[in-house]
Amino acid sequence: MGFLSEPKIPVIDIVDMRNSTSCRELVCSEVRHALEEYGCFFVVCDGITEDLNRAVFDGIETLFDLPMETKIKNTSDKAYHGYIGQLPFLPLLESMGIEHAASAHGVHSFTNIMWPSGNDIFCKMIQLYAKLVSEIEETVRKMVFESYGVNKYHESYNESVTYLLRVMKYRPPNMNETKMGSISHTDKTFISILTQNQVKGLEVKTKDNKWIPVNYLPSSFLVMAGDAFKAWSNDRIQSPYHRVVMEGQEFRYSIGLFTYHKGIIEVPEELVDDEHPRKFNSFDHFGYLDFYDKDSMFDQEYPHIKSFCGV
Ligand SMILES: O=C(O)CCC(=O)C(=O)O
Ligand SMILES: [Fe+2]
Repeated sequence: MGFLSEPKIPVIDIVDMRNSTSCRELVCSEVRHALEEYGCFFVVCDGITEDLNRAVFDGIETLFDLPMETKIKNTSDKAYHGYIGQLPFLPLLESMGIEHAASAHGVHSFTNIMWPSGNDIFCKMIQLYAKLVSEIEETVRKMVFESYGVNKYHESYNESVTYLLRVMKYRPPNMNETKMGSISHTDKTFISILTQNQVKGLEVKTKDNKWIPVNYLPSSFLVMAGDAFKAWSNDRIQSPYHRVVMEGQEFRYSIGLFTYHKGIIEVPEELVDDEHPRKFNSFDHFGYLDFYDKDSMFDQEYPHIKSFCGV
């Protein structure tokens, strides 16, 4: 019998901290610790009702039921921002991206391409959902900035943030087919906020290279740090490898709110000292995305961001 417990993704409740400074400090340090140790945690929050959640997943099913010639009209000049599907090495996955998802304009233009005669219900629902999830993202980001004592950069960061809402559909594998819905990768984002329908599949790799399943609590979100957050933190925060493995015969739907920074990301000077020498140079976030695309480094298990802007 051993005393070592299995690694477990932390669960953090951000609801109770609103009215108490000492409670807020504690929760901020929990968030920071979770991101440094695991690169992710489950966030428990209020604001997104079960009804809204269900309606959003129903809406996404309807979206993926559209004809292929419509879905491929979801294009973007940025890598991994538009329609992805029928990839020979990822046959189970289909995915679409809604750029500028927290703005009325972004969701409108996506909806009008998918439904030229309009779909007001989908449009309003996605806008509301993206706005609510972006509030969670902003809260978490602010907490981490506070915990590192660099809150003064939060406002200017906020002005440059842009949100991509990506929706994913994974079909069950046929016999003798790969079970990999998504191969092992780190996100190129600053922060990703993920959720799913009831069908499991996501796994995260721990610091000591163990794959652990992501078992969502009802209506919870997984907050995950991307490579840009890792670089910004001067390598304190992890951007964990993760993958999707499909078992069973059910379709899996998931949603990710992906945060990017328009422009240059700089490591705060407060996070560089004798104990923590500079590990990353300033870098252009979308430039990093282009670099990743050109070199198609998908599933290469080495630290991509270090080869892009590492010192
Ligand atoms: O489907 C999921 O739960 C995760 C998707 C993912 O890792 C991604 O889109 O980057
Ligand atoms: Fe990912």
